[in-house]
Amino acid sequence: MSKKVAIITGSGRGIGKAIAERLATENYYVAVVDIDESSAKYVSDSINAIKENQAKYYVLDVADRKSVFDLVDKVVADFGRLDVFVNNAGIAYIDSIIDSDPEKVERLFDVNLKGTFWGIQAAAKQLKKQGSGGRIINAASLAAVEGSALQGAYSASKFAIRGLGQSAAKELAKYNITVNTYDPGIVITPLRDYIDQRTAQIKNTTAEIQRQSVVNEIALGRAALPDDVADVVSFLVSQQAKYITGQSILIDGGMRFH
Ligand SMILES: NC(=O)C1=CN([C@@H]2O[C@H](COP(=O)(O)OP(=O)(O)OC[C@H]3O[C@@H](n4cnc5c(N)ncnc54)[C@H](O)[C@@H]3O)[C@@H](O)[C@H]2O)C=CC1
Ligand SMILES: CC(=O)C(C)=O
Repeated sequence: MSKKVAIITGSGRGIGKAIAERLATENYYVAVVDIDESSAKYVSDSINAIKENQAKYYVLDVADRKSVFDLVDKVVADFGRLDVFVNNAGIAYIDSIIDSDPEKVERLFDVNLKGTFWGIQAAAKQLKKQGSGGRIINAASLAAVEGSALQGAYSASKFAIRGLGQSAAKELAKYNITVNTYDPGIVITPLRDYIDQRTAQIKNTTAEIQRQSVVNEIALGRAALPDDVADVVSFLVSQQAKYITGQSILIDGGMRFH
């Protein structure tokens, strides 16, 4: 079997970690990318403990375009090629639109939207050069399907990622590069903990009550685990998904239906 190489941003913990570990079990060489060095190293080391030299970690801020382009060059130098780029890194900022702090809003767009833009751009240039197609997968959200109160900036960034993914799918199809988006609902990770804590603070309730109120909306009756999202990314990078592009797939246990 020929060598397959995947870059997963924000894979030091949460959903990205589950994706990196899953792709490693599917024989991908994985680039574990995170702004936090210790978590990226931890995930890379744990993958290498199972199969030597299958992972490497890279520390960078996806908001920095040059770092993202350098990342692709380094990964190609280290592993020889690129097949899959998962733009998973993202941050949340919870506040009313009236009270939103401009610096936090700018940072959120820099990471979520521009970071994804640079990731698509850098990956597409490399995949086009290789001439053998590829897969680009982006993290959007349930918040990319319906806006929620207190999530104005976050939701806007995620709607934009879906639009960006559709444009990229149209532009890159001629190179046999597919571009798809995953839209998780409520996934148990530190990011979701922050959302529930901060939302509860503003609403003057508890994080537990806030969490339960969103879980009550889930038809399947439970919040997602990061592996539930990794299952879908595993499908999107598989041969079985070769004819799917420009789509965004809700992984929300049945919260919104469309
Ligand atoms: N947890 C959830 O319920 C949902 C999450 N998502 C999206 O899924 C993605 C992953 O979310 P989680 O795993 O929950 O988040 P998380 O906060 O648990 O993990 C995100 C990882 O990305 C890294 N990161 C953050 N900013 C970065 C940057 N500028 N450059 C490089 N790495 C950076 C963090 O250090 C962290 O390791 C995000 O895009 C998020 O918006 C979407 C819908 C629901
Ligand atoms: C974090 C996030 O995107 C949701 C919908 O909770």
